[in-house]
Amino acid sequence: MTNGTLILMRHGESEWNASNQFTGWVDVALTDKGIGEAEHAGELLVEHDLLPDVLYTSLLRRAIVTAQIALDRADRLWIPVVRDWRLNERHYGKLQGLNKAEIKEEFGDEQFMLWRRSYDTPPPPIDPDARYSQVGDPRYADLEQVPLTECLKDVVARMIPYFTETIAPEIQAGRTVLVAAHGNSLRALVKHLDGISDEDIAALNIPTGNPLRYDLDENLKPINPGGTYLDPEAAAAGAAAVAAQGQK
Ligand SMILES: O=C(O)[C@@H](CO)OP(=O)(O)O
Repeated sequence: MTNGTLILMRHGESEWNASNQFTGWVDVALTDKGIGEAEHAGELLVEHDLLPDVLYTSLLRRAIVTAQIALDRADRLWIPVVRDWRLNERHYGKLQGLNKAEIKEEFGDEQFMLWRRSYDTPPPPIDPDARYSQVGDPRYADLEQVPLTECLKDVVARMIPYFTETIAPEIQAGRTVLVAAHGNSLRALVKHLDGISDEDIAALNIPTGNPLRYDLDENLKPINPGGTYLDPEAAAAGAAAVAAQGQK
């Protein structure tokens, strides 16, 4: 049987993307621009004849709503949906809610990049009682412990077993699988799929609201390494904009 197709989609622009705040597990809404990106993503799915058979999302509204809008455009609102915390954005610890440019100015470029893009340096943990902590949030009631911070390595540790055990069998069964998630949870998955080193993953940024198609062989190795953005021009500009966050 031929393998199906994997489509990765980062949510459209969120309110905190627009205001340049570290977001992580904070459940912020899409901006009007983000809604437009989600609509466009749905149109791209139709144009490329990539109609999803099943959707996986995080538990955060920016991914949930982006997928909902895109699937509505593609007339695929009826497909099965699975939501799981393992697809959530990386927990940004004490930085959640803080302004990226201000953190960069206060702590310097090197520390800022370590927290933002190093593989294994998490930001300081958030106080469990802090305003932007998720401790006590009912959607995570089944977790033994809600994270207080995460580095990309921690995201790989939760995301990749979930991909391998739950999502990959759907692809191997020939389905078109849409994963609607986040910049850093998708970086973890792309790192795994493309075999990117712990060092090189620092330079990889995922733009908002632009479906990224992966055709995988029977061993789940990409036939098109790096994937194929459905809107390549917007992807290049979008990735550069993410990389530049933190500038004033
Ligand atoms: O704030 C966040 O949660 C992420 C994604 O928006 O930011 P960054 O790209 O800086 O990791």
